[in-house]
Amino acid sequence: MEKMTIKDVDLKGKKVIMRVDFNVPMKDGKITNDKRIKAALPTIKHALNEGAKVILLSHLGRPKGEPKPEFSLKPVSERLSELLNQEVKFVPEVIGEEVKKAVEGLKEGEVLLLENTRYMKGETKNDLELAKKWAELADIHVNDAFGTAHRAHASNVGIAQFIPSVAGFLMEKEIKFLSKATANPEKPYIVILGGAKVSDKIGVINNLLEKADKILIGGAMMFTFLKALGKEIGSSKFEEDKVDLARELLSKASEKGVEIVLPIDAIIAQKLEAGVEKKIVKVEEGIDEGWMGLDIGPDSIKLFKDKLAGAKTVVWNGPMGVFEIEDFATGTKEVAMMVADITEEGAVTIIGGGDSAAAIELFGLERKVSHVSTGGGASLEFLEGKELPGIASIASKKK
Ligand SMILES: Nc1ncnc2c1ncn2[C@@H]1O[C@H](COP(=O)(O)OP(=O)(O)O)[C@@H](O)[C@H]1O
Ligand SMILES: O=C(OP(=O)(O)O)[C@H](O)COP(=O)(O)O
Repeated sequence: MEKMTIKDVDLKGKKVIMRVDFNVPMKDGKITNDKRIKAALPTIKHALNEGAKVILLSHLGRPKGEPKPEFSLKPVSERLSELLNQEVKFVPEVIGEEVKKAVEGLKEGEVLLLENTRYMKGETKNDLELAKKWAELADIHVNDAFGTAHRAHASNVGIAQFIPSVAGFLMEKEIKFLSKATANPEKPYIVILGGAKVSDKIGVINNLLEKADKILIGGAMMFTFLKALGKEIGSSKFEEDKVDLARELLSKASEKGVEIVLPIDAIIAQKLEAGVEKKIVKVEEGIDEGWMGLDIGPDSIKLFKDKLAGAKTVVWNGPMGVFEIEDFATGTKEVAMMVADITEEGAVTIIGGGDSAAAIELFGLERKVSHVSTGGGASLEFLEGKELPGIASIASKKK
């Protein structure tokens, strides 16, 4: 059903509470990639130009229901202010008297960012008391947080029970593109998975087995699978409670004739640091205790290249290694180049996830793929064919 968008509502003089996904990568208090902030600009600018009073809500990281300074949105307010070329008021509170006062003081065309929504325990529990308090600050809710659409939280889903929720331009664009891609993906359809959010993303494979022809696995995700195959993985990151699931997925894949391709070698080190000693090790030989896999190795890169040949639809989610450190960035860079090449050969290619999007930008290949989604988990669940709670809560257009 077609969703209502910000274009369908009158914003003049209205208080608009807008959920954005400003969950940007940070290092030592500095934003290392501002793509997600830039992606929300068209919606914010539109609301400001129409004379709305804009109150922005976002989470950053996973502070688990309490204020933690390293997850403050203050640096984001500063970057947003530069990008908008106007003042962005910032209140270091998520709700309460200070917030109310700041909202009352807002004039048309002004913008206010509240502190990290996840400083409140109620946010991730979709607590309706909290959602109501946010709703009471405004006349309308704009949901532009596609990256958070797979979460049913108070600031994107609960709030829609109290005031109308409409889609922002980014949300609209993501839904349009991903719907087109999922409706009828041209085959061979190949999914490349990596990254660190293993428990979040491993379940997705189950549904993808119904759709994809091959699934290539790198990143930290590979080690849960290698463990399931009885390999020695040393101190590599893996998830103990997902090993059985990984084993089941491997056998289900072979029943269905879907190829799950795992790396055959890895780059290992004893510390997650630049400049440390690193080695290439064959997965078959195992990784010694005290060493961890931080990237896929050169033979795996060749293998992935062979497996990708001829693909017509490619979805890539999650880096192949710790690409933030150059010593472990080769696998991610090579896969990014493969995806760019295959796009040139006519495949539809979709990259999803905050870090994967940052990686493709880092390598200057952003314009060489079909679509870079701002959502990782969100785009994957969308491609699985699930209805995302953060989309379901947006009002539908009346016929
Ligand atoms: N082998 C690995 N061990 C530990 N972390 C890894 C490994 N491979 C990739 N990562 C990390 O995964 C992170 C991204 O994971 P994730 O959040 O799942 O991806 P995305 O944001 O693209 O959805 C990156 O910060 C990267 O350093
Ligand atoms: O970065 C995000 O997801 P992603 O890493 O899957 O792209 C979203 O902001 C959601 O964050 P969450 O996975 O902590 O709920």
